Amino acid sequence: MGKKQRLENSTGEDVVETQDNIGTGGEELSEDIERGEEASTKVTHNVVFVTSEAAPYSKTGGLGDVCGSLPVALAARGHRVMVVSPRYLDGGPSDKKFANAVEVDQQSKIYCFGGVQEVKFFHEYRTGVDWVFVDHPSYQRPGTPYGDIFGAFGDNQFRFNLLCHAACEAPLVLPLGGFTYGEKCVFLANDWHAALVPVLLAAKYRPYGVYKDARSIVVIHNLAHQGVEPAATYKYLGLPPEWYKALEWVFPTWARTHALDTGEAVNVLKGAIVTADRILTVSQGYSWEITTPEGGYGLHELLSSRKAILNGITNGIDVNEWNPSSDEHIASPYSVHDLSGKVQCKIALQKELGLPIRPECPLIGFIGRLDYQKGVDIILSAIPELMQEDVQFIMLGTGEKQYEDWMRNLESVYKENFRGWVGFNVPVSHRITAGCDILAMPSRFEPCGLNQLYAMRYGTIPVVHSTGGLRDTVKNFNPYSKEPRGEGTGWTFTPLSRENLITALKLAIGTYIEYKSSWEGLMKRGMDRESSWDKAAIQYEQIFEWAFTDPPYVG
Ligand SMILES: Nc1ncnc2c1ncn2[C@@H]1O[C@H](COP(=O)(O)OP(=O)(O)O[C@H]2O[C@H](CO)[C@@H](O)[C@H](O)[C@H]2O)[C@@H](O)[C@H]1O
Repeated sequence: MGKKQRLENSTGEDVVETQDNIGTGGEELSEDIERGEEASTKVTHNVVFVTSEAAPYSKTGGLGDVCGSLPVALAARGHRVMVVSPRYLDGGPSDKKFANAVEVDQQSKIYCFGGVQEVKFFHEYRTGVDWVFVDHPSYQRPGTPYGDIFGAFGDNQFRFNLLCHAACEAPLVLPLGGFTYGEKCVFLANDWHAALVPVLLAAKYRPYGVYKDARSIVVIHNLAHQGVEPAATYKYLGLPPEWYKALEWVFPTWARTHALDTGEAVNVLKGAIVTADRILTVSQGYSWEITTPEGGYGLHELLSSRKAILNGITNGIDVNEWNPSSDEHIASPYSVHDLSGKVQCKIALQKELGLPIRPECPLIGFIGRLDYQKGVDIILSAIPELMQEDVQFIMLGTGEKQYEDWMRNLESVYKENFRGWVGFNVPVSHRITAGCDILAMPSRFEPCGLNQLYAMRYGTIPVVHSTGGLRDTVKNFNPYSKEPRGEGTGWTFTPLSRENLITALKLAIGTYIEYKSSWEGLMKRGMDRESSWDKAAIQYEQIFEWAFTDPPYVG
């Protein structure tokens, strides 16, 4: 591709042309895609991600992965992309991740929580993206972005409120690469931590003529967390009093705690669902589930009423970071053309974890947050029966203390075939993904799920509860298809129960042992599956187009 040049077209839209094609006329994006041309987007946008985590700077789960890799994919397609997240410093080695971000000579004063807060901005331009870090003392403390050994931080509403205010200022005030992003941008507000952004645009900026040409999209990665606080918190959020209704939230009678509890609260994510120009979830399946009473966490009626602007786009993955042929964390590289390295990865993993080195023994893995969403309780209750089989099982995760204790306990009971690694360790997660034969994901709900995508790319067969993004991405194995080695990329089961999980895992184990050729077919189909961000990035562009076609939300 030739050198890029930034121009403005007659309607004021930002346009990127390449030296190779300046003056050749504007072919439609769709035609470019059909011709398979690389990154030849013509109409581009200023895109501002607002997120509580972005890998590699901060990551506690899938949100960090997505906000670390989708911006890069959009930037590669010609958009100007900024990611705004906190500059978390805990005094440990992870502070080094922010070492290349330099302070921008531009402070902002933010009026909220009864006072004025000064925030600084740090900036690193990397992989085509402006990574902007909001600096404030409340982001400098030991623990994860959200809490420490004593639980969630008590001032999270304040910390993320600050992030949203700062993120709204960033495009207006930061001269990144010499130029501000300006008012015509599209904000992607990810999960409840960033959900005040659409509300601020509607309530604080647009009434004064600012951000009239901007659009906001709330991206829901997990509806279970909504940022709900007592109603009295509202006056601290830095919003005009007349906008209370947008965030108003009343708990149903059964959820109230005492006779005098009126159930009145504020719900930040609800505010975003009311005020955003578009709503996105991370798979199509999940975008439907959240409109049902079972999946809507109390917001299904509101979401149903906003169906016209609600879409789902299945996450992609960072195919460079998760590539078995070049992964620096694993013992031996392998690919769909030469699978021989995978067994070396398995042996190395068994060695690392002190399991008997038995390459022929089916090795099952689980990676994830240890909480109710992930169905950890179902796995742990299935372990005693599974341990009757000749299998090995590895779990990596942190989360609820009861599950961590349970994992440690099982390890002491099943010394020969169970390992529970309590901790958050990205290199180990790569080695488990590469070394296992099977990945178990009995999630109760799963907006998209990334581990099953990583597993398939590494020839590790997912066994999943058929829900949300898991149902959308894993195709159930069919040994009787016309194809000689069957069809499908894993096993899906429903409804979620201990028995169904065990049955599906036993089917997988049986196939692994008895039908080597079918197993290889499963591995290869998974490894060949397209999972890069390319397709999703094009779908995001479509959503941007729709957002700009409609007038902005003005209340
Ligand atoms: N102990 C540990 N050590 C190392 N790495 C660990 C780990 N525990 C988890 N991880 C990593 O964290 C990520 C988890 O991603 P998921 O998408 O599976 O779930 P999560 O619920 O966090 O994300 C939410 O957002 C994402 C992104 O949209 C949705 O896919 C998902 O359904 C939704 O619940 C993976 O990269 C995984 O390897």
